[in-house]
Amino acid sequence: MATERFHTPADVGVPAVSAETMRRVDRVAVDEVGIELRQMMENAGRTLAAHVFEVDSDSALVVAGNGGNGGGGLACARHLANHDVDVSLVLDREPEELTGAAAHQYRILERMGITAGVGSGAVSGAESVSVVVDALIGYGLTGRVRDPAAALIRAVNGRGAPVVSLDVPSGIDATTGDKLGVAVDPSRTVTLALPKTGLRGRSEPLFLADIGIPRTVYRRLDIEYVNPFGRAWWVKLAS
Ligand SMILES: NC(=O)C1=CN([C@@H]2O[C@H](COP(=O)(O)OP(=O)(O)OC[C@H]3O[C@@H](n4cnc5c(N)ncnc54)[C@H](O)[C@@H]3O)[C@@H](O)[C@H]2O)[C@H](O)CC1
Ligand SMILES: [K+]
Repeated sequence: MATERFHTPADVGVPAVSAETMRRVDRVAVDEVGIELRQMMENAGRTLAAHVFEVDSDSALVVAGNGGNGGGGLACARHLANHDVDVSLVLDREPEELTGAAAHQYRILERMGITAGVGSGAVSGAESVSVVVDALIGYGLTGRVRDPAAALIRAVNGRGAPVVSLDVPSGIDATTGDKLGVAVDPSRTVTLALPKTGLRGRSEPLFLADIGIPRTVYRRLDIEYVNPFGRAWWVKLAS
């Protein structure tokens, strides 16, 4: 099967990958090349913050889950706060239940004096939200969206504020593009490293963020890759 490609404004073709292939890319980057997950996450969070600035920079609500997607959102929350954005935070679980990279990122925010609300009521009740960051679920979605994430997604859509989704709109299967029950309806999506096949044909603008993965990673996996970014840190993509 021919590789599906997205295109940059300069007409560079970028291969689209499934969640499974993206996971392999991450694994090679970490295990064979020695790039730590937190390094990639820092780049993701910073670029995501830059996109929030482009949409509106007064006040942001970051909605985060407990995986790599949530970790990137929490890193973004830190960058936003450092740049004087009024940030509020909502998690899909109690902070004590966070694990791994998401727990690490959250602990830093706590020390900065930023603490999270939990659940859909905290999304609906948050005051002055000019933009929402959707970092609930990325390519790690497994099956139909369950509560509390499902209720959080409905509450995010119900706010009517512009939404910037990280990697994949939460609730959309990264590989197939299927809506697994309920999904965030973003005003833009910022996907990481390579576009996911499930993002093809979506109506919101799609951006690809450079999270620092060198081309040797793609070469090791026989993924045909030409630098799509030029000298920039992100690029718009068309499918
Ligand atoms: N190279 C890269 O692209 C990098 C991507 N990163 C980000 O990491 C995520 C993938 O991380 P992972 O931990 O594998 O999974 P997610 O965060 O996407 O999902 C886990 C999260 O979602 C909840 N969840 C999963 N399925 C369901 C469901 N059916 N119902 C309800 N909730 C669900 C689960 O409980 C967790 O909270 C990728 O998308 C990128 O954003 C890395 O940060 C850097 C490298
Ligand atoms: K997301």
